[in-house]
Amino acid sequence: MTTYNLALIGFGGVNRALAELIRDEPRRFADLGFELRVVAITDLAFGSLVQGEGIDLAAVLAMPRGSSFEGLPGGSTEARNEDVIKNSPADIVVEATFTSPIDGEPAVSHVRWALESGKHVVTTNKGPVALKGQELSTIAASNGVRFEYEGAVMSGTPVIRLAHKVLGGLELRAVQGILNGTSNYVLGRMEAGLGLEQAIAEAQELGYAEADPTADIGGSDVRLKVAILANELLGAGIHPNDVETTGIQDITSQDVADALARGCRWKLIGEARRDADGTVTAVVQPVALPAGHPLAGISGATNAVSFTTDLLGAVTVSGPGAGRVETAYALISDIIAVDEFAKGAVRA
Ligand SMILES: NC(=O)C1=CN([C@@H]2O[C@H](COP(=O)(O)OP(=O)(O)OC[C@H]3O[C@@H](n4cnc5c(N)ncnc54)[C@H](OP(=O)(O)O)[C@@H]3O)[C@@H](O)[C@H]2O)C=CC1
Ligand SMILES: N[C@@H](CC=O)C(=O)O
Repeated sequence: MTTYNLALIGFGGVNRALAELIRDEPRRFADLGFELRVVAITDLAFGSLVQGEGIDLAAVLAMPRGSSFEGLPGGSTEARNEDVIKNSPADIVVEATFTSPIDGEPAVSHVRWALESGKHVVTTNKGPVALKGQELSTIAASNGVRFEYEGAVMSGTPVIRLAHKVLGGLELRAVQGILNGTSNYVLGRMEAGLGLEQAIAEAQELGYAEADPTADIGGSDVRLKVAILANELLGAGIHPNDVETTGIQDITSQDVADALARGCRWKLIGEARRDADGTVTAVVQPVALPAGHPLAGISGATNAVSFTTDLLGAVTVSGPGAGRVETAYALISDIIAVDEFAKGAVRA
């Protein structure tokens, strides 16, 4: 049985859900042919903890937010990310911190430090992928490690790997979808009569929203995801700033009610399309979809993406687009990809 040592960078909703799965379900991983051992954790609130023999996850998960790793063997109050990423005995760095939509930091640096130290990276963080994806993949390849980021788009629902591996023989012409769980949840709750602020508060409580929910409501989260899909699947080479973006912040309860009365539902739609001249254009905007549209029935934090292909026409995938456990599963699928690579099942 292979054992992978993990360093968890960020100990918020997603990485705590992963730690809970590792604590509670070793059998799930044993069935996959490996064991996961967390040897380091860093977090702005808790500080840093490095224990090469494996951290007692039950103990750290029981620590209330506001307490500190200081006082534990290998613990300190400070989030010593660079030192932990470079020097802890981790094989895989699990990056689940904050993302700045402007420069992707601090996550870009976290990923770069790990890859340059010869450690695999699995991440749910969109910033590094959308803003520096090509550069980081090149660093990974030259260091003989993997940079995996399935959860950067649509949480645990397979999109990126599915499109690369299973749809790889098709020509993809466009991608269009509902790519933000929070805004879709919020629009649904507004249909049920809630105000915008109250609906956002619910989405935060459920673990769907970004640390700054204006990224969800204002469209910048979807802008990053559309840029990732355009670059990964349509070979676009675009920057998120190239994606014309309008969020749902100006959609009022009255707009929602009026649309419902017309048999329509407001949805925040992200789209990237290859034009006849070969250029790729991408846009994020709210659209009042008629009830018969395939995306109109996608409710709650569920997301859906439709690929326009040459041989199959439209291929649509839907599933959870946000949520702590759902997103932790994306990290597990990335670790499976690392394991396949390490065992030689997949060539770099
Ligand atoms: N939740 C979801 O449904 C999904 C999330 N994602 C992405 O996954 C990542 C994690 O999400 P989630 O767990 O929900 O977010 P949380 O805000 O719950 O957790 C992030 C954690 O990282 C900590 N943190 C922030 N900056 C740093 C830093 N520089 N060094 C160390 N720790 C840091 C935060 O501390 P503090 O709170 O003190 O700032 C917090 O504890 C995000 O990038 C998000 O966009 C992707 C898909 C779905
Ligand atoms: N805040 C995001 C989480 C996943 O990326 C969302 O609501 O979709």
